[in-house]
Amino acid sequence: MPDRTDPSPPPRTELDQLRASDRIFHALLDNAPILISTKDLQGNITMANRHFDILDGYDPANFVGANVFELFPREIAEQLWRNDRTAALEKRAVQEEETVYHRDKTLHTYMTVKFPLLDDDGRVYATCAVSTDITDTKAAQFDSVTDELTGLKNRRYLNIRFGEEQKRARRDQRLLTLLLIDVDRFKEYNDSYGHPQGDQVLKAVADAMRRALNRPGDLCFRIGGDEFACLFASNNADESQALAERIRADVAARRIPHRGNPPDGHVSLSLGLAFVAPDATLSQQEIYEQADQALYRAKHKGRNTVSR
Ligand SMILES: Nc1nc2c(ncn2[C@@H]2O[C@H](COP(=O)(O)OP(=O)(O)OP(=O)(O)O)[C@@H](O)[C@H]2O)c(=O)[nH]1
Repeated sequence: MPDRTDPSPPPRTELDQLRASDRIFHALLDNAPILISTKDLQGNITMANRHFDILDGYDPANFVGANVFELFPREIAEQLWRNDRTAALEKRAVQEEETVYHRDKTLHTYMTVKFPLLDDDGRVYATCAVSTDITDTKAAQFDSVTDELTGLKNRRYLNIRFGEEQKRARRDQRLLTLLLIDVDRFKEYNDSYGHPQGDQVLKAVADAMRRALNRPGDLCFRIGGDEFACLFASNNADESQALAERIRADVAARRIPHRGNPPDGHVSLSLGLAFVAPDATLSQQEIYEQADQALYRAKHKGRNTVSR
């Protein structure tokens, strides 16, 4: 009769343990919703997990064993290979965004980290790439700082960028300008012409802002209903005022009828400027208040005006 009272399982051998961890490793590779692959030091793919199935043009029969330069167009392969080489040569992790098409022909952005694999002597023999799809996260980030109607950045983004722009202007010894813009008697415009038509006016204002402020580093925002702002660096206050004047003149020249906006009877803007000298130590709140007061003066001067 076998002894059924002995509770201890047979001792596990080293091989059993290796098999167990190998099973876990393969289950992870097969089920992880991320791309995991390895390459040798010549750029040949030595392993790719099941998730690669999601990529457009992926053929499992011809992927492992092929070289990156056979699999991807030259400039993409060069970019991929450059990161592998940096990871191998500098023995460190390299992180970069990459864009690829999925099988359903949608474009996706991945954050890829590449790192070297070391042998027992600490020598690099391969590189490993792990890529996570960040498309939705990037879209959510974009949406959270973008005004849907005009495509300009929103007030939240102005608050994020203000400090950075102040530092940059100080470094470059330039004058930082905050320009506030408000559509004149916009409530009456909506009342007369309707909200959808009002939306078209807001889009026209955004268009005029983009045309006037089109240098890299110029930032345009819609910060409220009919309130807009620009943040940009210039050489002096007159140059900033000339840019504000260009926005005012652009909208005026569109001759958009607005019967509730005397004396001209067309859509117009009031604009207020505030400046931050490179050595000034004003808070964002103080600068905003200065620009707001200038805007108030423009309204009181009869609107369709730039004040500072
Ligand atoms: N069409 C449209 N109107 C909006 C939007 N957001 C806010 N508004 C309207 O914009 C108007 C803003 O008007 P106010 O700030 O009171 O001032 P105003 O009529 O422009 O008068 P002044 O600034 O003194 O020239 C309000 O009637 C809001 O309803 C929007 O997204 N689309």
